[in-house]
Amino acid sequence: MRTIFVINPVAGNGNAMKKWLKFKETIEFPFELAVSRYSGHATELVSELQHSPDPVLVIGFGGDGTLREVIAGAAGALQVIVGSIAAGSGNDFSRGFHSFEDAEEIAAFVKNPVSSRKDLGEFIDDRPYYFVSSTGIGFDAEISVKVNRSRVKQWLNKIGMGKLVYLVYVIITLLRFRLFRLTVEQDGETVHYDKVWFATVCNQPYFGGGMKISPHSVPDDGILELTVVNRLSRLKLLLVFGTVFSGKHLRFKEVHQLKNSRFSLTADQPVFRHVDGDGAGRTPENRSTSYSVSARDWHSVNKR
Ligand SMILES: Nc1ncnc2c1ncn2[C@@H]1O[C@H](COP(=O)(O)OP(=O)(O)OP(=O)(O)O)[C@@H](O)[C@H]1O
Repeated sequence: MRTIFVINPVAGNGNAMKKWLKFKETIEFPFELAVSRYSGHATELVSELQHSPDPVLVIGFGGDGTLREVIAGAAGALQVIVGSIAAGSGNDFSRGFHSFEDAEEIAAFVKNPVSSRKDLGEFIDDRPYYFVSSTGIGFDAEISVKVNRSRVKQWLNKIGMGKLVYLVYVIITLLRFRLFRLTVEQDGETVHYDKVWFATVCNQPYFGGGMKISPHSVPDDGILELTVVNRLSRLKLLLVFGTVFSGKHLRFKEVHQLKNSRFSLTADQPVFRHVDGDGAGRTPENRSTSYSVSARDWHSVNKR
């Protein structure tokens, strides 16, 4: 079985490359290497394997964005199995799917590969977007977009205080966020939510670097879970966030969860959106977007 590592050198605030240089010294089997040079490049690189006659193991060496790009390129190809080495910042992929611990484990897998199919989430706005773990609109997306754009982030990372920038943007966004109205349509039924903080569509339980936002999500059941949080005071929102790590937030009456293979969401204003924690533009105003399970599934290394 061919084994290809796809490295995102900027993942983990630039630490993925350093991790790779150490990791490669421990590899004792033949492998190929592909380096992502720009956003979207990993999808292009992996798409070239769509017609490969031989089975291939592609290992995304990065974080959630890297794995989304790798999987978007691999989806639909039965002979391409996706694995990962967690080298990002949040690494929610490795909480919901299998992630290799070391080169020895990869060598054992290649001798006896066992894989299983998984769902891929998708929606179309100005172009198709994919998500492996989750996509969402609102408060959390606005924080991720602003943190990623922040110029002080890189500087703070250098002095080991990168997390501080998150805290600053959580406070700024908490004070300035404009609550929105959300309309959800599923199976011909329409529900309206007012004063919404955020809405997240999940394929697996974890988002935001270890928060168990959607405890009942299973990534191979053909179903997505939508979580909507609305009508909370700022203080209570922080309290709810505090309980998300344990999954106990579902007990709050302001947290709603729906299950379906397709949801149409309409926001009454442009709201920041993310896919697997990376900024993905803003929602169109008063126009619905349909979030669903893609017809193209993908094959994951099995958890042992
Ligand atoms: N060479 C590159 N230069 C700039 N950006 C890149 C490059 N290669 C890939 N990217 C982009 O980097 C983004 C961030 O990567 P990734 O999400 O894997 O790391 P992370 O944000 O540190 O981890 P996590 O999402 O787990 O917190 C990806 O969405 C991808 O589009």
